[in-house]
Amino acid sequence: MSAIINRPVIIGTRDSALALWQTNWVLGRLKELFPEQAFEVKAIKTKGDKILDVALAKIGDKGLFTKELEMAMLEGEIDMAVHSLKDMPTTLPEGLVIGAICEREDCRDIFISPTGTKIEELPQGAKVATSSLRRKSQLWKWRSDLELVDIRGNLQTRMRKLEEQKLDGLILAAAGVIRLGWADKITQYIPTDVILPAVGQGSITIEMREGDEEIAQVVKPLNHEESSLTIRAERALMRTLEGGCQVPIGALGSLQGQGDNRRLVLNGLVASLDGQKICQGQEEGNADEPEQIGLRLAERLLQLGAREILNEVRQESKQ
Ligand SMILES: NCc1[nH]cc(CCC(=O)O)c1CC(=O)O
Repeated sequence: MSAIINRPVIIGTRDSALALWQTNWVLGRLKELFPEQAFEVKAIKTKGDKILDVALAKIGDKGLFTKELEMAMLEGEIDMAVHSLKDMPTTLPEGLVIGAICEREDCRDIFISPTGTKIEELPQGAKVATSSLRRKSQLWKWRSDLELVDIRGNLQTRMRKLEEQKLDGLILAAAGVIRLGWADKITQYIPTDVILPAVGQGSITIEMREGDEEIAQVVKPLNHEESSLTIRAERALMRTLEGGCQVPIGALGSLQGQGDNRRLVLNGLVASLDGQKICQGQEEGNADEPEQIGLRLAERLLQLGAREILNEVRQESKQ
């Protein structure tokens, strides 16, 4: 394919090492697909990159890692933005759409221990770092004796704090660790039936202006069908459940079978903010209607106890 846009296409990104890695990966694929097309990368700092000392759950601001990039896109400063899909709110600003959901990397959470000790072998009261309520609640269910400590910052900062603060371990997403070339530091891949990953975990996504047909043509070939179908179901679940407030949600879709009979199986979970209650379920349906499956699972979880959890979260956030 030859050049299709008569000017450089500007790709926006955060400036963290992981974001830059992901953007370079996207750039590499685009250059392969469109060797004649000029591309430029523009790095922009987001609020989430500037506030480093507060747990994300406390800031409670959706779009912490995306807002500045979205403004730049709406103002025409950049043509697309590369994000970790996990950090993207389920509702996008007016005028922006997801142009592609790229092939998912390993979606699991992982455990890194400086001594190589697995979670089940840790001594009572061991200190494990994660700020994610989703991870905390599921870890508590498994090992209620652990001391879970908050940790923030980009991946490099967290790895440094692991040593400096003499922690027994750290939970992270496999995808980021693998992308930064630290797979050999991983002590344990946590099975998804022990810790259900975050919605969209491990997938890179490209956001763009709605109706920008030129950019849509450039971006579309990066869409990965299986990742896209499963993550659309996960995001529909999340969109229905959160309804304007942040709750710990885990979800993972998978495809089964082939052709017209392909099924999409979606697992999901909602946890209370204190991690004491977890409400879990599964729903499946035809893979062609991922949003309906997400919606149905949300309704089922609400019946199974998620409604109580959400009401408590709303009460707490009012205080
Ligand atoms: N919330 C931060 C964040 N956003 C995306 C990743 C890793 C890559 C991914 O999961 O797609 C991470 C780090 C982590 O949770 O360990």
